[in-house]
Amino acid sequence: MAGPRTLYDKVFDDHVVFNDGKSTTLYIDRHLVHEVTSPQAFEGLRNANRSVRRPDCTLATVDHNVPTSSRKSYKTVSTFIEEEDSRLQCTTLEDNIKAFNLTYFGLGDDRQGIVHVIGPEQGFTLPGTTVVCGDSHTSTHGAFGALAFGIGTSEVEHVLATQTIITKKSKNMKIQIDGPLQPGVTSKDAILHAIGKIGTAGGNGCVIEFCGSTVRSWSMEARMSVCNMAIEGGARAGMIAPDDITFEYLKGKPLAPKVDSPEWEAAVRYWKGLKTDPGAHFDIEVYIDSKDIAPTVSWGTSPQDVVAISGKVPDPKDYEDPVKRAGIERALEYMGLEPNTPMEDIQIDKVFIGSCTNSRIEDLRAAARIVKGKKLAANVKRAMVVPGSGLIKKKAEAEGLDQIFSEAGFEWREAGCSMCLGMNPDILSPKERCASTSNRNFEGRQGAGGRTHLMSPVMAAAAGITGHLADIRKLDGFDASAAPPDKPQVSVGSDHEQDAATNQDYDDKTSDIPTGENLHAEGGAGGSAAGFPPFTVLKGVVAPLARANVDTDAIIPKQYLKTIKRTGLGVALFDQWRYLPNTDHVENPEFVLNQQPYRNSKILVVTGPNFGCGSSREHAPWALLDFGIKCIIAPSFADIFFNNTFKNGMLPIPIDDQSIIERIADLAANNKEIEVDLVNQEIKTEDGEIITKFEVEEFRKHCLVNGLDDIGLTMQHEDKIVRYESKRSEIYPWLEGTGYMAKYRKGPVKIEAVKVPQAGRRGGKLDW
Ligand SMILES: CC(C)[C@H](C(=O)O)[C@@H](O)C(=O)O
Ligand code: SF4
Repeated sequence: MAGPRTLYDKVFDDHVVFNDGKSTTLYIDRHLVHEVTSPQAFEGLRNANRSVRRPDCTLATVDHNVPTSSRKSYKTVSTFIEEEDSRLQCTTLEDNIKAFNLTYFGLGDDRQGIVHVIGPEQGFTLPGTTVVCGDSHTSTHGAFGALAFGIGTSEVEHVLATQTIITKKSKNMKIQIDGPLQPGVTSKDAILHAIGKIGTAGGNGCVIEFCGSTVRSWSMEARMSVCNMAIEGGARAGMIAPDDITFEYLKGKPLAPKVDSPEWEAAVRYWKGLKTDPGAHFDIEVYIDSKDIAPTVSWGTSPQDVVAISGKVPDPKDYEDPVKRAGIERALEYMGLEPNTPMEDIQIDKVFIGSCTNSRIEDLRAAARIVKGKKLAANVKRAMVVPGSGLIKKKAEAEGLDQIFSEAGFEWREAGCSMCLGMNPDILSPKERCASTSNRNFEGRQGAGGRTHLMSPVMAAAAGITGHLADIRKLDGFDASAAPPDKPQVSVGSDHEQDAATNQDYDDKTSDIPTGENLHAEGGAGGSAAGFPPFTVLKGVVAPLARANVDTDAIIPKQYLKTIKRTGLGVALFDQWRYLPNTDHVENPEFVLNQQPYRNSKILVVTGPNFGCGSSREHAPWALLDFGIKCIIAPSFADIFFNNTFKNGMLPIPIDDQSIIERIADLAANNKEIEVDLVNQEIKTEDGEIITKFEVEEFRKHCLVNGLDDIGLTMQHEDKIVRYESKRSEIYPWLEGTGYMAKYRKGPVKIEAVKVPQAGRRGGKLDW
């Protein structure tokens, strides 16, 4: 490609397997897998008799469902996990790991943890790679200059089968932050501030590059917190150009090339070129002066609802736009807050320090410095510290951080997602208010009726010891001259020595990749091309939904994600809105889908923007589809949700002309039918009058109209994938020899001996 390119352009270009003019097939270097979004993907592989193309580029763990209680008595997930559905997801993952011969860190392994923590920790995530996972916070890995994004379960299946993804180039967006951060301000505050500025749809359709002197000064941990939340700003991915701080971090990581080896030298040479060329074009540019960033907290139910800790709860009266005003009123009601209350006056009940945003060693050190020698406030019922991985836990214990937290009254837990979304037993009770270092404050996110305030680890620690949202800068003993929390507090070198030592028991040998021929028992072109019923014309009554920023937690809350099937989720659709609180599915007659004729609607029109934001859960389109909705018309959609609908034979239609949306909503309110004609790309009234034409990507239309499964289509191009892989081996050899799958060198794949160390024999092998 001629002309100056952005970092994103460069990584994208280097992974193009082929472009047929309609879409781009991109090679995926690294695939992380967890128990929630993978069962249906493995089931799909099985049904089509497909194998995993690159087990050596795939790394799996359990994180969302796992209890964070002591693992002293841990033997197997079947005996350890009490909750039946959670247990089934974890055992299903383990069965799939065995069957498809993948690398897995289970609960008896110190390397287990949140996928987005363990990938970087192991050096599985490397600069310039493409990284995917069935999880929206895959954006975290962009901190290394990787192109990393969340995908739905159908795409997980596609990557498992083909090691590629069909995609379209996103727009380039840049958020530049310059200058030194003020004392007490961390990278978490910077990203909350940035999302407050751009909104949760601000990055839709974009990959954000974070740059500027502030960003360059950050440690890798601080960078990861920022890229992690790029998805909360609507972007598919966040990226930061790799530099010496990145290379230092990677030294000694088990899966990174060995330092000083020719591979390391070649890799660093390549990595150094991964920066935006001067003059490269950005579609959107945002500038932030670090002086404007204060310790920041959220007040509402969307990550854009943020304010400086010195500020007040907003007053809906100050907003003219009726939709905005209603949104604020609704959020305040849910959060139990009065307008104009000073943020510092808000009392809390619980503290959660953890999640893939802020559970790394540096976060724990920073929080520990605040609580050291202090006690949890009397009104705080519970405070949990949940390290992001077993290795972080160990490291923190070696530094005595666990003692500091325990003495202050915080619980020191085992690694996992925990109360970030409460798929395990760690949840808020209704109306409980939590100071949380996580990334989402959606309604019901941490437990039905629970109230979340997002903030940095030091702010959460301060809230714990004061009992209310507190300004870290006013805390007794706060030392404004101390190194800011986002600077490494110990020498980088000593961290690496520790990493290497901690990992020495584990097998980190390199492996040769299997050749293309060995990989596909069923052959390249043999894949099924029959996916779902063709979508051509859809006619019926439209259901109107007058909401903005409908997140996928609202479309289907976490308690329904514990299924290993795609079907039967219709009952869960819009659970919190559709059913009366504290009842067993007693319908709320006010909710549109409980009213006639809308309960039979196949089409939904949403009048507010950004439908489907948040999590990558494909359960959201599955629930809509199971309810009967095949087409959604809205001003705009979040990227991952948009993709996921197509993969299920559904049609999302973005229409940015609000008057057209209102016209369709009016027809809906009057129980009129409309006709969505995909073939001619038209929406018509029941009398055949064209309301509007609409755009749809040609490739997606082709798949929908013909009911095609794109895995089968991609497999027809296997020769191109094999060609890409051999070029990759030559140019980026460090991407091959980094798997745990040394067994590949010894011959064909055998279904046995996945490295799952048993409890009490950490580092040992478990023969299944
Ligand atoms: C379960 C998973 C699909 C989800 C995500 O995609 O983000 C979860 O990690 C979350 O944070 O809501
Ligand atoms: S956001 Fe929360 S639930 Fe999702 S991966 Fe991160 S820690 Fe887990």
